[in-house]
Amino acid sequence: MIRFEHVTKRYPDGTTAVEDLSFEVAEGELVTLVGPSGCGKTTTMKMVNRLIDPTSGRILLNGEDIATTDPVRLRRRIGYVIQQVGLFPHKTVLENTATVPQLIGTPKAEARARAAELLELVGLDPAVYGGRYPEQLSGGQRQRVGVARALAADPPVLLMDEPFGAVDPVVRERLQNEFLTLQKTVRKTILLVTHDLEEAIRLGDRIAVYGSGTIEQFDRPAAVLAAPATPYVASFVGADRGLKRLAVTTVETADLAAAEGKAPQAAVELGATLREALAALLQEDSGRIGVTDPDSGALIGILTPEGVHRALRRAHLQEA
Ligand SMILES: Nc1ncnc2c1ncn2[C@@H]1O[C@H](COP(=O)(O)OP(=O)(O)OP(=O)(O)O)[C@@H](O)[C@H]1O
Repeated sequence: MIRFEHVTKRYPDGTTAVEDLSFEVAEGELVTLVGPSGCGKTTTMKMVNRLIDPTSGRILLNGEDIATTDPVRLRRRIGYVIQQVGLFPHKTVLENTATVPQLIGTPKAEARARAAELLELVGLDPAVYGGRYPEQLSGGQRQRVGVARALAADPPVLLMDEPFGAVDPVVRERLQNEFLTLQKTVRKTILLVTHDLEEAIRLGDRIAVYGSGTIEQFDRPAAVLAAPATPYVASFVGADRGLKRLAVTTVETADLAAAEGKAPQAAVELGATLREALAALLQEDSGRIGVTDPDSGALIGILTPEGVHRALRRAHLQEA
């Protein structure tokens, strides 16, 4: 869906923001870009909707080189959500949400009906909030309007730059949860920038860990946590609670797939920590291990990296 091929961006003052980036985001996938300030995340994202053009390399959207696509047409297919939200202060919540459909010629009544639907979808009752102005909303509510507005034109792709950065940690976690639920329904292809590893792990189907201008590792969250590709990633990940969570989260029945076909060689007991389970998984070329009943030793189910991912998400929700 989105493909970066050897993309480099040098700013006129000589700063190399990103160097030789190559990666791909599949349709319906949510990829988080995570790394410290100044590592090139925002530059990466802004090249997708041509707010910034690369110095060299190509970016393809659905196989089409975006350098040859008219930026205005391109941006209609790409929703953009930024930290400061950027709502129009003199427009109501409903008008803000209906902005893009109206711009592209959707009749007003239809655009407003769609906007009301989207507000509902992000958890804001249009009858209560539709007529308010942005300053009459909390930070979290504004953020949701920003998401609703980005979805209004039903773009296949969403770019989100620190979308939950401006709200306090409690609201932030709630928004993240709502957003994951929403994504299950809308299944957009999403690039989401964050400097917060927790957020990256929690939201991403895969995460791209940035060093300085390059991606050090691009993989599923559980894989990055279990096997950091470079010392830099190890220190970035290690500085976080994520790894520690592996040691305190246990494998539960809900994390398992049905035990069909040939039983895997390696197994752990139900109730083992994720760290133990990952250690076993890494020994298994098949990428699956058995989980057994601690009393009878009977095989209960199969654990895959996706199961570990689910367990991590669950652990995070329980901590919240
Ligand atoms: N217009 C510009 N001119 C020159 N250098 C720039 C410009 N915009 C960004 N940079 C530099 O490019 C590098 C990458 O910036 P970018 O904004 O992509 O980083 P980031 O990872 O998104 O950081 P943050 O998390 O702080 O937003 C930084 O060193 C930054 O100073």
